[in-house]
Amino acid sequence: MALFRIARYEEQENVTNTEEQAQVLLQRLQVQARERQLRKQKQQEAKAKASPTGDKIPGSPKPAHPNPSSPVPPEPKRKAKKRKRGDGSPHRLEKSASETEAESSPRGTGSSRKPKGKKKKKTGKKDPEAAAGSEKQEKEKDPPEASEPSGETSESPHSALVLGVPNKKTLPKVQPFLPKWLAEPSRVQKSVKNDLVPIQDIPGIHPCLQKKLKTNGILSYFPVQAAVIPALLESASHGFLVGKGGYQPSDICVSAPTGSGKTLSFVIPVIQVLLERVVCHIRALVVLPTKELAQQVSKVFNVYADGTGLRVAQITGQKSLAKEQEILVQKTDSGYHSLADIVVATPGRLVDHIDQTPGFSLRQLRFLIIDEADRMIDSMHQSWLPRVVKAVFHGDDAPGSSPLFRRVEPRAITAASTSQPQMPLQKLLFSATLTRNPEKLQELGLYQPRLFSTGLESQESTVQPGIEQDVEGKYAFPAGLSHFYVPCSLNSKPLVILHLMRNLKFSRVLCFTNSREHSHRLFLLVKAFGGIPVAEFSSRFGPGQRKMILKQFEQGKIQLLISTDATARGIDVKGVKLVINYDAPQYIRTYVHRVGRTARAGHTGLAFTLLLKVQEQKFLQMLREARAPELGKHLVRNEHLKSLVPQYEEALAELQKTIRNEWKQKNA
Ligand SMILES: Nc1ncnc2c1ncn2[C@@H]1O[C@H](COP(=O)(O)OP(=O)(O)OP(=O)(O)O)[C@@H](O)[C@H]1O
Repeated sequence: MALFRIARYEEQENVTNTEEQAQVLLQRLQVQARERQLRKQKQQEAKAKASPTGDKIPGSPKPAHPNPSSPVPPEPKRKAKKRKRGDGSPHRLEKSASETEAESSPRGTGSSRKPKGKKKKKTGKKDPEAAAGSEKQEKEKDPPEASEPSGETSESPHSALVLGVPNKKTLPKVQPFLPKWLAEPSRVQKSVKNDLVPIQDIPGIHPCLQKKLKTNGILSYFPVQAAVIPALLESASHGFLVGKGGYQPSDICVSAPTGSGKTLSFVIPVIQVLLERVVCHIRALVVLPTKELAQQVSKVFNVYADGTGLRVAQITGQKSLAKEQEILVQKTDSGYHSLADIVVATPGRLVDHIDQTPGFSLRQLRFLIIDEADRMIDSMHQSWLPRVVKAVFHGDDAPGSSPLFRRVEPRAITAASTSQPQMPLQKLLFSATLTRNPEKLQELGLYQPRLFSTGLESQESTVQPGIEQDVEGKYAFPAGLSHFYVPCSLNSKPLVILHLMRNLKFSRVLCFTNSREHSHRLFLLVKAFGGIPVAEFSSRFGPGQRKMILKQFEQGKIQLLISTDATARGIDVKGVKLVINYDAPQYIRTYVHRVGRTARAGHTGLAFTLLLKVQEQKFLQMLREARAPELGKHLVRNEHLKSLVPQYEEALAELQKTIRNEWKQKNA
């Protein structure tokens, strides 16, 4: 950014050149012109006579460096110096373009050029913004290219007086591009209903796992499972060691809609690969953003690991650190022994155990699974990933591990690096809204990644990384989702919720607000209104209470669950037929995850978003840009709400009382 600014200031300064500077520059140009003329005269005497100015013969090629005595270094060197600054990123490319634009401007460069050794005089007239460019920056600037033998510099000196005129010359824009693996993903079929693959059609799955799948009502694989399971099994076909030909297996990224079965697409192959293990070590680590999600995923692992001898541990902070340590590590006379093969964790607690649990070793970790990966990238400021990678490659050796199987971070492949058996660390990323921003993904240090994506038609070709662009891109929505917006006023919003609940009579409705205060008030209001089994879910409650609320919702004891975005991601509650956005979400990613709590696993579902007049345009635009399926408009007539008003007003009075009491209690 700083470099970009310098270029801008440079241009600003160009515009504010003083007469004195112009004079100095003019003299310089004249000297150069004369020198050029002399040289050319010597070389082409006949032609020099024909050209009275001696500056330029029309059509003659540009000399590589017109003035050997010029203080400006030869062109190739200067260019090399500039290239050094570039970092190769698409951003950088864009900045370079603007810099180049400023620098290659014949007039601009001419005006910004200062005679070497002379300091630019400060004048009272100096543009304040130009003044912001520090003197140091000015000194560090590459010498401008006034001496470059372009047509302009070789014109008569008078033309050089048109200094500071903004450069109109347009340069070809540098097109940012996506890396091939992001631009050309392995396509995953979209339809969870039509593109099913029978369980027996995917070879290599242990009969006991197949039996379990059937017992749990899974007779066919969903498309994402049919694509990812074989790829993972293939990458681990040599057991825990490196893949075919000694190559480290590719990391795998999966972008598929909400409710499309991403969880089983890693649970099944991971259990399949670990089935053969002899000694218990942590071989698979799943990291998720919330306790609830970690609970859900470890439940699925437990179902399929049951009876296999594999042990699953959940470390989310729901229990005390000491209690969690008991299920992770055992101390014996021969040292510490792992009690878990698969660990499901939230990032904070994981780091606690890396730091504080004696014997907690990730030296034998084979799979690192990052679920809700885009959200986990957002939480990278916690630096949990570098800690995990460090614990894998540089941690203390686990007891019983063979020194033969050294772990080395991925690097250039050489004969030496492939000659030793090695255990790779394979990263697996999953999300319904996986970012396509290469810079964000870079933070994960992926090794030759491979992307599986349901995506939209021609999605990848339109996504362009850049500084300001929304590369979060377009996401696939579940096919069974029908979504509508409901225009309403601020005052009628609660009435609309009550109307929808009364009319649609769904047994499990999830309603999202943008803050826990909103959730709490709406909950109190609906409760005071009566007739609807309602509960709220937010960080107001501890993990134990939240677990209980979700359980009751799943059991159908709660008809309306009013929640913050704490339940927006990953939560899989069967039978949620309706999602209501009481507060419109600000970001498309949030919308995708919220409405994705319904229409899961090939089922149908409804979503309503309540919109105030002022929100409509922006929201509709956001969905259009995301190429979401067509959003319907659902009108709720005033006469439908009128009948609710008397009861509603009583509920409002009740709400006021409750809030006053709560406030008193809080301040007592
Ligand atoms: N092959 C299958 N057949 C039938 N049901 C399945 C199959 N695979 C998964 N399911 C069910 O589909 C539901 C959604 O699965 P899952 O939670 O893994 O979705 P997801 O893609 O991870 O969604 P999200 O992005 O919201 O986290 C679960 O209830 C799961 O049991």
